[in-house]
Formats: sequence, structure tokens, C-alpha cells
Amino acid sequence: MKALHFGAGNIGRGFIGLLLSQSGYEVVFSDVNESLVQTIQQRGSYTVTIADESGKQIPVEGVNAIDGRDPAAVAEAVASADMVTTAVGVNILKHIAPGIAAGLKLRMERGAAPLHVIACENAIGASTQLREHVMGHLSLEEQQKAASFAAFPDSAVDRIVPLQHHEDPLAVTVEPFYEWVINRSQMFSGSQEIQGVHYVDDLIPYIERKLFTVNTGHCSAAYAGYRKGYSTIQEAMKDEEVAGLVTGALQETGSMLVRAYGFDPAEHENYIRTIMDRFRNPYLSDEVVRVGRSPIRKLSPDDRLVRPALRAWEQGGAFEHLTEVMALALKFDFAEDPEAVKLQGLIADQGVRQAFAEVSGLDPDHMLTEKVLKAYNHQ
Ligand SMILES: NC(=O)c1ccc[n+]([C@@H]2O[C@H](COP(=O)([O-])OP(=O)(O)OC[C@H]3O[C@@H](n4cnc5c(N)ncnc54)[C@H](O)[C@@H]3O)[C@@H](O)[C@H]2O)c1
Ligand SMILES: O=P(O)(O)OC[C@@H](O)[C@@H](O)[C@H](O)[C@H](O)CO
Repeated sequence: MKALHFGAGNIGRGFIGLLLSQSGYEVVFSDVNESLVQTIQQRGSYTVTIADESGKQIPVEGVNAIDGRDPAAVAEAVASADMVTTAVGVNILKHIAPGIAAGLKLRMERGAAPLHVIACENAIGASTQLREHVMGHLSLEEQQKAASFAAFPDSAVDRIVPLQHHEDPLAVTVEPFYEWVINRSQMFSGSQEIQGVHYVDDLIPYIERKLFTVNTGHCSAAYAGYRKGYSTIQEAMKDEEVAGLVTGALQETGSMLVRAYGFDPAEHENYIRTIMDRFRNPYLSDEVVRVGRSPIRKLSPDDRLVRPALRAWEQGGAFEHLTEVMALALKFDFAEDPEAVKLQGLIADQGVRQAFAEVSGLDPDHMLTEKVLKAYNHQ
């Protein structure tokens, strides 16, 4: 069995590649980073280290890689795979779609064997988004044919994998915790399960609980930490003011999620506590600039800040801490982050109100825009 995984980065090697390999798949990575691809091709293996007192090392063997910039190689890899997964970043999905579409066309010529394509990105409905991009590269007739043998089940992935700074370019250190949930109702029946994956019939409560707890809390620590001059999430979480903001934001999203999905409040409290402990993991060093990366994406309408705040507001709940975090996100001016640079440019050109309205999709005089502006001016 062969799995093609787009993105040999931190989550690709440290989570998805590892689980697929442990499930008996021969993993082939597609990446645009030439030296990463060459090293995987030469070595054919890498090591995952667990960030806890055990320091356990897990070898991942029998892996290979192809150059993601080679359209023929990508199409052939898609055509011959038993499973396709991605962890490239949600905004990159449109760039890998042509290669997947070309691979699906080859599969049509060769008997149209069933295929699952699973996007493992931090976004709601990422596989569905990828499906739309892929279908855009097929004719109407090809789309109908593709829909009969290619399914794009949505998924939620959770494992903190920081930026890696090892001598060995393939080594990857990951936290012990992981959760990979896949929407079974979007899959073909009778397909082989991946070990360690939790299959569910309704993914929405799982992806929203993950995105609006782990990722909302994480970016709260990142933006507050960045503002106060901390380098890592672990340092930031030692600051009571930062930890207080994270707790406040997670109480707000927690109340919203409990109301929306009927989660048990005590269990959700426990979920929040576990996540705060994960952020504090002393065996990890996770840079605030990684966790805060791409602030325009993080302030977009369906992402981890605006969507839960609006939902809380609709329910009559609190969202003041979320508002504070949005204002801090607008101040994330890390010069090496292209979206941070673009956002600062928007603010300089149009002012904070208009810039926030543009990235959040809200009206400039929307209640939330007003509150974010007020928080921004008081910070
Ligand atoms: N790191 C985490 O803790 C974590 C956890 C859960 C989910 N995620 C999500 O996983 C995704 C990847 O995150 P990451 O931290 O692994 O990022 P990363 O930057 O470490 O890895 C992304 C990889 O994709 C490659 N890539 C870029 N364009 C490509 C293309 N056109 N074709 C093939 N490969 C391409 C890059 O070269 C890089 O190696 C993101 O959506 C992120 O939100 C990350
Ligand atoms: O990957 P992003 O930019 O969407 O979010 C940054 C981090 O919050 C994220 O990578 C977490 O580490 C991860 O989602 C944990 O499961």
C-alpha cells in the first residue's frame, strides 16, 4: 500500500507520515523544498522524537520523496497511490490541486480505482476546499467520473510540532499527544482504517472544538507573548497576564461550544486544562512567531477568532477576551511573516478599522469591528 503525502514539513513527517507508516503504508512525500526532497530520497528514513521525559525515538523507515514542482511525477504518484494526504497549509491547497487533478485523470484511464484524499490542515472543511480546487481543473464529464472514485473526507488534526532546529534536517520532535479525526460519512465503505485515527460521522463538533480551543488558545498566547517580547509559547505561558488572557478566551469559546454542541461542561473544562498543560510542555520550545504566523488567515471569517466570537455574540455570550486577541493579532508585525507585513501595510494605508473589516469580512461599522478597534486603541 502506498500513501502519497503532500508536505514533508513538521506535521507531514512528525504526525501524518508517522501514523501512515505505522499503519503499513509505504509513504512518499511530495514537497517543493529541493534539499528536503533529496535528503529523504537519499536516506529513506527519519526519526521522530517524543517531547516528554522518555525522549523516545521512533524510526520511520521505507519512505521516499518526489519533487512537488515536477507535474508528471506528481500526477504519476497520485495515479499510483492508495491514499493521498496533505499538510501544506490551507492556502497552498490550490497550488497542489492541478497535480491531483492530473493524477485523477490518469486513474480514470487506468480503471478508476477508489481513492481518499484527506487534507490535514487547520481549517474547517479543508478536504472539501481541496476537492473544489481539484474539480476546477477537470471538465464536467471528468468531474462526474472523478466523483465516482475519488472522495475527499474532511479531517481534524491535533499535535503540536514546533519549528525544528536539529543538525539532522529530517529529525522531528513532537509532543506526545495526538488526535486525528476523519469524517467517515464522506468515505467509501469498506476502506482500510488508519491506526490511531478516530472515525466519526459528524466532524463539525470535533473540528470546531479543536480549532476554537487548541488554536484559539495557542494564537492568544502567541499574540500576547509577541507583544510582551517573549520568544516562545512556553515562556509566554509563565506570564500570568498572558495565561489569564488565554484562559479568558478559552472560557468564551468553551461556553459557546458547550451551548452549540451540548458538550459536558466539566469534560470541556478538563479538555481546556489539558491543552493549557500542552502549551506549557517544558520539553518543547515553540516559537511565538510560528504559532502567530499568517495573521490574515487567523483573522479571516471562518477561522479561530472571528467565527467563535460572532457565534458567542449570537448566543448572548461573552467574547471580550477574543476581541483583545484580535486587536493583538493586528499588532503582530513580525517582519519575516509575509501576511504580517501585508496586514501592517493595510493598516498603514487604510487605518485599523478598514483593515480589520477587510480581513475579517465584517462591515467597518459592525459591532465586533467597533470593539476590536476600541481594544486596539487601549492596548
Ligand atoms: N505544526 C503543527 O503543530 C500543526 C499541527 C496541526 C496542523 N498543522 C497544519 O499542518 C499544515 C502544515 O503545517 P506545518 O507546521 O507542518 O508546516 P511546515 O511549513 O513545516 O510544512 C509545510 C510543508 O509543505 C511544503 N510545501 C509548500 N508548498 C508545497 C507544494 N506546492 N507542494 C508540496 N509541498 C509544499 C513546504 O515546503 C513544507 O515542507 C498547516 O495547515 C498547519 O496549520 C500544523
Ligand atoms: O498551523 P497554524 O498556523 O494554523 O496554527 C499554529 C499552531 O496553533 C498550530 O500549528 C498548532 O500547533 C496545531 O494546530 C496543534 O494541533
